[in-house]
Formats: sequence, structure tokens, C-alpha cells
Amino acid sequence: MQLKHGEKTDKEDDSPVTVADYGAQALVAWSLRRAFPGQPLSLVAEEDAVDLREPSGAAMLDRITSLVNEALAIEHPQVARLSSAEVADLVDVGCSEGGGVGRHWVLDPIDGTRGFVGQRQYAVCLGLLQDGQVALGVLGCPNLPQYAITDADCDEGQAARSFSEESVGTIFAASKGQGAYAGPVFGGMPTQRIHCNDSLPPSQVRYMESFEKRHSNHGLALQIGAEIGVELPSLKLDSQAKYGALSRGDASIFMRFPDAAYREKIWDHCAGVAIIEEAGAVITDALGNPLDFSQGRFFPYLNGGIVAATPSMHRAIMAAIRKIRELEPKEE
Ligand SMILES: Nc1ncnc2c1ncn2[C@@H]1O[C@H](COP(=O)(O)O)[C@@H](OP(=O)(O)O)[C@H]1O
Ligand SMILES: [Mg+2]
Repeated sequence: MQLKHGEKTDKEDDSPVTVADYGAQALVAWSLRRAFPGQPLSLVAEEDAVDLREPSGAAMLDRITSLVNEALAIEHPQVARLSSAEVADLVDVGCSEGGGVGRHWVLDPIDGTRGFVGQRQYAVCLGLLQDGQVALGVLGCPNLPQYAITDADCDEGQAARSFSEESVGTIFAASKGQGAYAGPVFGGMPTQRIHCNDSLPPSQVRYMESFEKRHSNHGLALQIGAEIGVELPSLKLDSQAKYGALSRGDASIFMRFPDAAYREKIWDHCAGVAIIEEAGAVITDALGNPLDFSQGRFFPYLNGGIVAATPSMHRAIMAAIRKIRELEPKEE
């Protein structure tokens, strides 16, 4: 299915939400129900249908319903059209609280919504937690080239290539113990085994960070990079496309340091973590603790952020963060 850009609203944290966000969430919920008929389904997902059920949300719900039916007609022409009430119910399948027991699917229907709206990078991200551990992940990155990205792909305003270009659109998939794979978005299941690249000296290493300056402290990442000997500028990408890029060796490091008040959500990382771990990379909070997916929709305190990197770069970054923190003036 080709997601379309569409009407956008703004959430409490000022992130945009699009018709495609809700449509993708409803379609994934529909697909999971169909794949596991009769089984209980727990889906922890970004959106809910509360606003769509208000009279003021009716027009948007109609557009979402049209998008969902259009997509179903392409992929499953034999299926009856869904009503807007059914689509709202499908969106609300994503309201699970998750937790550390049993099986929970974790979905960000469109991660990097700002990238989606700005025609940069975005990703459709589906992960699976089994008893609080990441067991599987799929990342669809329709604007990510199938070859390694460079600065030229990331300059402001031109991070996205045309949707129709043959080389654009990458899907990543991994399940625990079975490796990470990549392939073209519209080419069926990915078959090319991928690994992170831990062979570069720091002077040739690239690091990635959020395109959005307010999502992560770019100054701190620069300082840490300098401390470990990184010389190249950062690649600035929206969304979990960064995890895909790390997994196939486009870059060696992803650093994310949000404001202290920001609470990280599990759907912004679950699918990407599955991929990078199977590609041989390491991910922890800013002090080296494993990410804990077992505590519901949000992560517990992350000590200032998240670092994902190849094993040697991850060790170097942890040492650099400890050193920088020791040099900071202590609060009385
Ligand atoms: N002020 C903030 N600080 C850090 N992250 C934020 C933020 N506001 C939103 N985000 C999260 O950052 C995600 C995008 O990640 P990235 O910065 O790596 O592109 C957003 O996902 P959505 O776009 O799905 O809402 C959102 O969850
Ligand atoms: Mg997100």
C-alpha cells in the first residue's frame, strides 16, 4: 500500500498526526486480527480514536475510512468495505497498556510524522514483545534508499527521494536469533542479511541524530562525538529509519538526548531495537542500562537518553558520557 500524505492535526506534544497515521494503525490492527483469528490480541500503538469519535472528528474519520478501504481494495479485493465505526474500533485496538507478561505487539503507524509531512524520512514500525523482551521487528521506510545513505540524502529539504524512484523504499525485518534482513519495500519479504559495521576507526565513523533539533540535544552529541574522535558531521534523519541505517552500516552510532521532562514511548524504539540487535549493534540508556520494555507504554527513567551503536563505538560513547558527567559541576 502506498500511504498518502493527508490532513494533519497537532497532538498535545505538538507532533502532527495525519490521516495516514490513523489509517496505518487501523490496517495493521486489521491485519493482525486476520493473521491470528480467535486469539487475544494486545496492541500497544501510538494513536487512539477518542478525537475521531467527537462530532468535530467526523470529517477526518471519513477520510481515514476512505484511505483504509482503498488500501484493502488493493490488497484484499474480496473483503467487504469497513464502516467508519469499524475503523474507529480498529484504531482503538491499539490501546493496550502492554507490560512484562505475555505477547504484546507494539506499533508506531507512522514514526517521524514530521518527516512524513515534510517529505523526509518516516517509518511504519511494528515490533513484538514476549514477556517484556523484544522478539521481532519490522520497519518499513518508504523514503529510505536501498543503498547506504550519505549527506546528500540528508540535506534539509531533500531527505526524501521521489516515491516512484526504483531505488527508494527499504523494509527491514528481524526476529530474535534469526538475523536482520533488508529489502525493497515493494519486493516481498526482505532477503538480504545485514550487519552493522564495526570496522571503522572513529575518524571515519558517522553518527546519526534526530532531524528535529528539539527532539534531541545536538550539542551534547557533538561533544560526545568529539570526545571519541569522530570527525564527520552527523546524519540527521527522522524516525526509526535511523535504526535501519545503523543495521546495514550506513552509520555506526545513533544518539538521542531529549529534554529531561520528555518521556520516551516504547513504540518509538521497539521495532528498531529488534533489527539493530540482530545486526550486531548494542542499545542502552545513556548510562549503559538495557532498555526496559516491560513497564507499559512508556520507558522508565533513561538517565538522559538512548545510545545505539556498534559494540566498540558503544563502549567508547559510554566512557565519554561518564567522563563528561564527572566534569560537570555537581548540584548541591
Ligand atoms: N520534544 C520531544 N523530544 C523528544 N522526542 C519527541 C519530542 N516530541 C516528540 N518526540 C518523539 O520523537 C519521535 C520522532 O523521533 P525522531 O526525532 O527520531 O524522528 C516522535 O514520533 P512520532 O513522529 O511518531 O510522533 C515522537 O514520539
Ligand atoms: Mg514515533
